[in-house]
Amino acid sequence: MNEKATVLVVDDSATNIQVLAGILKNDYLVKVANSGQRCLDILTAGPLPDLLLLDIDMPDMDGYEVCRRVKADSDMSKIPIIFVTGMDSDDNEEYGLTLGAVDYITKPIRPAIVQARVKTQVMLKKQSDKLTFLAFHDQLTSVYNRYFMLEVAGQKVARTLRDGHSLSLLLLDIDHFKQVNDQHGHLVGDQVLVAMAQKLMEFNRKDDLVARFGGEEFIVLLDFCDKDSAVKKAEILRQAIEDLMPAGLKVTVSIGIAELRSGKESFNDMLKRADSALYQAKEQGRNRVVVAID
Ligand SMILES: Nc1nc2c(ncn2[C@@H]2O[C@H](COP(=O)(O)OP(=O)(O)OP(=O)(O)O)[C@@H](O)[C@H]2O)c(=O)[nH]1
Repeated sequence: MNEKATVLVVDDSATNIQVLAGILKNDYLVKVANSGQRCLDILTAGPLPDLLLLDIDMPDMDGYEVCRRVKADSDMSKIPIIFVTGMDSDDNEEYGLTLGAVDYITKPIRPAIVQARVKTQVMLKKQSDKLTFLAFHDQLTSVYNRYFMLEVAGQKVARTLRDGHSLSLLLLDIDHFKQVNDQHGHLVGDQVLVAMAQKLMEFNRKDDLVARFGGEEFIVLLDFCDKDSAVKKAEILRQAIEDLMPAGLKVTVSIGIAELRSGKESFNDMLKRADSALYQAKEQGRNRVVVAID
């Protein structure tokens, strides 16, 4: 976790880039771009840097425009931007800050000032990343938490209904988990939950979401996946967990599946149907997959 933070320096002057990179290279991984467009290309290709040092007066696309585009992009908008510029009027600074920059440094460059201000912004960015991670992830298993799932699920449902593709939900519940805790203790129970979350993540595609929804209950939300494909995936997962033997124990899951109804259905309604299917899976003897009625 103590990896060096990445700072992207954007300036059309090779000399300025050299100076700034020289000031920062001992403490940060420094990347450089010699134009606004090149900066956007680097950001689009990823991974995103922790901080952008951005010149303003550049040909073709100035730093203000780069800042505007970065702040308008949902993935990039959280990158803090410090303008580093020869434009030293109050109006320029005011404008840069209203566009969303966190700081404004005027040239000529004073190394100690650049170092101090970069250090502050990188520290704030790291803290913010950590808090965001904690807010959206389950502390025990590190998969997404219920809060994040509910946030994202609403958006995915809206998009699915608009675009007409398919979206399916697997609700997985560990069978007789109370017995695991009662017979082997809570720590072993926790190990089982962690191993199970890891297994679910192994099968994760880019568009899928895995979340711990409650104590021993997980959700896998499968984007671009109809009911038939969801059943196949659920059966593979069910078998993989049966074979897993976390903490040396045989553990099984019951899985309820629902595919979003075309037309109009909320995430909650889909979840209710998956929950009824899960209930049936438990009733029918556990360690099985049941699909909700459409
Ligand atoms: N170790 C551990 N146990 C947890 C955690 N969260 C919930 N549990 C336990 O999960 C168990 C859930 O038990 P029940 O709801 O009775 O369900 P079950 O025993 O799995 O039975 P079925 O679902 O009917 O198969 C309880 O014993 C909870 O204490 C956790 O974070 N760690």
